[in-house]
Amino acid sequence: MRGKERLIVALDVDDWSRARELAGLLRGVVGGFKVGMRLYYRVGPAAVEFLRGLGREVFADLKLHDIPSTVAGGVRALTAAGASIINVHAAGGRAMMRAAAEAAAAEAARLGIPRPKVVAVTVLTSLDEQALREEVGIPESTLAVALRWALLAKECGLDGAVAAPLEAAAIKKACGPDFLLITPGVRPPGAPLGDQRRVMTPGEAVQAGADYIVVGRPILQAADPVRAAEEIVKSLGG
Ligand SMILES: O=C(O)c1cc(=O)[nH]c(=O)n1[C@@H]1O[C@H](COP(=O)(O)O)[C@@H](O)[C@H]1O
Repeated sequence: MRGKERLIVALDVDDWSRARELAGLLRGVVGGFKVGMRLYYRVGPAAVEFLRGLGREVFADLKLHDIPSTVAGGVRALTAAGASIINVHAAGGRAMMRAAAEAAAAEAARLGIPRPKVVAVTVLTSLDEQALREEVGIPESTLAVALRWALLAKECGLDGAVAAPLEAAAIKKACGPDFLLITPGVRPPGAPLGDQRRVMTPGEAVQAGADYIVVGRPILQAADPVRAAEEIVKSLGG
């Protein structure tokens, strides 16, 4: 995969016309767009449908986490809207992840469209070891938990995982080269971390095994978002 195809821009803005403007400017520079709760809760499936029309990857990042039948219904809706990647929380467990994988396959087959990839969110990149232990109540290291959840996702038939780049090498090694790895928590050298805690640069993330990197604020808040995206792509080898 070329560097350009690896970059997914998180369209974390409130304004739909700004999101469309950014997508139009960036469509030739990046591999895809991510619609998260910030935009989806305002615009709905129309956001996914519009971005799909640009011919790039569309990552519907709604981090589904509920009982299996409810998650299956959410996955069917996002599949019908045209998402090419959908995420669910690994913490929802085995039955929930299996239901998500089955729902994506069944709905895509019913509609005669390509099956979206379903990936598991592991340990949020905004958590550090201390928060995981003391606030969330999980006593293992972030690496151990991310690895355990990625392996569970694979066992449940999911296509990949979302994890911090710091965990990428271990997950790729354990889950194999075909297990898709998406890493947010990516910052170009010197960029503010914001609320991210477990971060690496774009080059380091890809070096560690990330198939896709997700970048939001370093591009969205740049004076020139196209230039910022181009710089990241350049750092990945073009
Ligand atoms: O699932 C995600 O995309 C996700 C998982 C995670 O652990 N951390 C994480 O930051 N994200 C998303 O990735 C994006 C990162 O944005 P920036 O921190 O602005 O680059 C945001 O849209 C987050 O919602």
